[in-house]
Amino acid sequence: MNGVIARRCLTTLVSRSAILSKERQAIFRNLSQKRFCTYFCAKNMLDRVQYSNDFYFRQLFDEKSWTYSYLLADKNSKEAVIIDPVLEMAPRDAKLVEELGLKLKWTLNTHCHADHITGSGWLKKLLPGTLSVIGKKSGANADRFLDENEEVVFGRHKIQAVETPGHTNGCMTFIIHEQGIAFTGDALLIRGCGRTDFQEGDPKVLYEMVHSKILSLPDNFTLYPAHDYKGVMETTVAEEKKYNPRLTKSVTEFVEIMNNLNLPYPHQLDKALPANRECGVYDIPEQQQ
Ligand SMILES: N[C@@H](CCC(=O)N[C@@H](CSS)C(=O)NCC(=O)O)C(=O)O
Repeated sequence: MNGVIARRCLTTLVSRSAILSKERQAIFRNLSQKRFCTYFCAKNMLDRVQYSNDFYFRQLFDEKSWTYSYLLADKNSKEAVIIDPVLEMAPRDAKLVEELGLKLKWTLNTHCHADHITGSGWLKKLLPGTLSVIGKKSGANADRFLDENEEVVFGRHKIQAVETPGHTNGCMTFIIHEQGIAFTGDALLIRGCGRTDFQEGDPKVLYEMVHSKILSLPDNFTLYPAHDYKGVMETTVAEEKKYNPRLTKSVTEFVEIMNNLNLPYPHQLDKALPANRECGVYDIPEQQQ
């Protein structure tokens, strides 16, 4: 779509319609013509929103639980956040934060994980001043609890937290509209989704939430999950809308699929849940070191 025409259409849409949230309207109004096009004019499956020059992004991996953590930072203020840190990786993550000259402000947990212990507690000890964050509905302990649409700020960047329950009641997806990215936790996995057979799981709720709050983002948004078991690192809204083998089905078919996954329970379940209700522990227990 031609950028000028696209902007004209959007101005009409924004002024006439209540369908865009106030935050999204403000973002659209403030985008330059070039960034407006990369944000809005996705032509095909290969288009992505580009990061702004002052945004730092790093994906990290824990091979024991197949978890992705994400280090994000404002390059000017040096304020940083880590999304879904893993306990055993806390020393690695703290070292990286220090090596890069960053100041860790928040550790954000998309939910109370059942398959690994969060690194929030240990990172707070390693990098004093760091605060842990989790959704209010998780029922877990933390320094800060997030409600629907609440923002977490680092430097000039803002993360919007939206509730995406269904895998657990407290699951949240973290969106950075300006950078065109969303961290989906276990709600949406690449060509998959979080299981719904324990921890308040509900396939109908998950289906509704993923469709209304994640797959309704612009097609050129990149999606970063908390796990991948096949070595794929990221996806996009466009890809998942076309190729997700579960979420492209009807809700009835989706519920049938989810109720018949028959997955074994995560092997760290019994120690992860109690520890994560306290937002992590402050060290690795000696016998595991
Ligand atoms: N084998 C792993 C656990 C694998 C698993 O159950 N993953 C969860 C997310 S962590 S609770 C999931 O939702 N999987 C969905 C799927 O379709 O695989 C372990 O033992 O830790």
